Amino acid sequence: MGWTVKGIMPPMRIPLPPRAVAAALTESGVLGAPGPRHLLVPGEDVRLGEHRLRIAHLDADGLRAVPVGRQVVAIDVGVEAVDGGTELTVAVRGPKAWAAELVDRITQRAAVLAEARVVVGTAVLRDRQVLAQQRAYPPETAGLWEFPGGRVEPGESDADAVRRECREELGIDVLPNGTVGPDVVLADDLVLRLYTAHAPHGTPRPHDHQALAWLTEHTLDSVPWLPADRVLIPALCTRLTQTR
Ligand SMILES: Nc1nc2c([nH]c(=O)n2[C@H]2C[C@H](O)[C@@H](COP(=O)(O)OP(=O)(O)OP(=O)(O)O)O2)c(=O)[nH]1
Repeated sequence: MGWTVKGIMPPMRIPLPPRAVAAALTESGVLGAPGPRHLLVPGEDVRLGEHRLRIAHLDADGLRAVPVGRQVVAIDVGVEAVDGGTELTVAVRGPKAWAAELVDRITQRAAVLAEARVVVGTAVLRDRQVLAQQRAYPPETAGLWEFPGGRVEPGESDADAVRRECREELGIDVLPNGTVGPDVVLADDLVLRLYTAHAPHGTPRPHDHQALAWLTEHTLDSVPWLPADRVLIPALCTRLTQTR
């Protein structure tokens, strides 16, 4: 097998939104992992044939996968917003063809994801805590935790969907003020986008959910999250540590 000591592709500009490019990086298939697609979770390992890598970083600015044990393979993908699209930087240590194949898979998947519908999630922040809610249905996901939110309706902005869903689900008015992490793929044509928001007034009450909990950076990992949310927990944890 041919190996590159380090295959660094020259940075390239692609006419696709950085959010779609980062979303493509949340799926194992884009790295070339065989078998059914699954989501890449920071801190967890992914198998690429006989190689095993740990996801060291996965955020809106790219992905870093580092060697596990005696493995020598590594992948580093940078995603940066530029006029008219994205600047993509790819560096790999591994079989020679990897870098070019990786670029092809990222651009093909990102082109599809650029058209995806969006589910907004809302990380309501208060006193260095974030609000989570426990699903009551359907049976497959009952008991798992998620963020207030839902599908953005046609013609609606993300921010309007965040405000509407928080009023419907929690009975509170929120002020969305940023995003956390990459868009996470939920289905071929659907992504989860997590917003942060403040809720200066009111007490949230669960309307369709079993329970609500305010979680801190220390307890964020203590509840069983929906699979897509697990991708975002490390980025949210970092955000909580930075919030005053
Ligand atoms: N609101 C919300 N939905 C999430 C999160 N994580 C995650 O995978 N999802 C999924 C669950 C749902 O399949 C979908 C949200 O769609 P929806 O607004 O129509 O919610 P729903 O509970 O009625 O689900 P569905 O009947 O449409 O499947 O996104 C999250 O943190 N918040």
